[in-house]
Amino acid sequence: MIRVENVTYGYGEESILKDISFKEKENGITAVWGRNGAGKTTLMKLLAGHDKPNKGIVEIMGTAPYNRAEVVQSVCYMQEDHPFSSIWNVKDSLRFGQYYYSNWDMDMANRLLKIFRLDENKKISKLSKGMKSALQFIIGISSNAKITILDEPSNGLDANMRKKMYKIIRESQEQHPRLFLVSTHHIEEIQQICDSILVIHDKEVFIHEPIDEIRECGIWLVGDKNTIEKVTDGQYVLEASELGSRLKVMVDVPFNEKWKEIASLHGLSIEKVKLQDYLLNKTEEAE
Ligand SMILES: Nc1ncnc2c1ncn2[C@@H]1O[C@H](COP(=O)(O)OP(=O)(O)OP(=O)(O)O)[C@@H](O)[C@H]1O
Repeated sequence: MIRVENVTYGYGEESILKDISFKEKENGITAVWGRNGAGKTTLMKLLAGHDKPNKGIVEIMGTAPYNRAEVVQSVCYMQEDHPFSSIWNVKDSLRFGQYYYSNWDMDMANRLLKIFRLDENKKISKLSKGMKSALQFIIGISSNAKITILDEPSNGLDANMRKKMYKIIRESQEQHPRLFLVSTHHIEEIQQICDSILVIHDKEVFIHEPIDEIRECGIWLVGDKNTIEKVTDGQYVLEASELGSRLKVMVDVPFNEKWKEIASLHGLSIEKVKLQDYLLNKTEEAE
């Protein structure tokens, strides 16, 4: 569905993405994660055909999307702070969605307006940040586009609304199987509904894996300093803090039976690292 091969892109001299390659072959939900300014939006714009790579190939269902209206029809890209017309109200934006996307579902759009408590007669320019995010999200879901790209859809939404949003993405993906790419800083929350994760770091695709694999990565060990140093010898320690004679370390190994046994044998406490903390440390380590 998506092919990105040796793509380099920069707004000026300096490249933001350098020689990146990845494929998305199947329907599902992929979380796109990266530190601020890593290049998530830049990548999404290339996929949506808004920009053209300086080098390399971007293909959506076998065709380069840049300036190709027929390809862009299969891609709904809801960018952060989408530029709606200043004279439109909420209903106008839904009418536009209906006109633009051939698989548009107006019943779904109306149902979602109620869930997110959006007044269809309200001017978009008068919506709060969270309400505008909700509207963009509603358009993304109702488009039923084969590739639906949501850039920071939860921007400005409270925890309750974010929870609703994740549930709706999963249900929509199951009812209308397609590929969702969702960029987010709330990786801990969204990982529960994702099939895979794509991490952009240091201008590259740093991680692109099924979420189940990455979810198991990283353990916290706490206990006697000398014992911890012995059992973690030769392993990647991502973070360490001393608590008197005790040590707390984050180790880049899977939270599996082997490590649970090692911990129990040496009287150490063991815990799974949160995905967000693991990724923060991994991208720090690679800096
Ligand atoms: N139109 C532009 N002109 C020049 N530089 C830009 C432009 N848009 C983005 N950049 C730069 O490109 C880099 C990547 O930005 P991008 O918005 O893709 O990152 P991001 O991962 O989406 O960040 P965030 O999580 O903060 O939204 C940043 O250094 C940013 O300043």
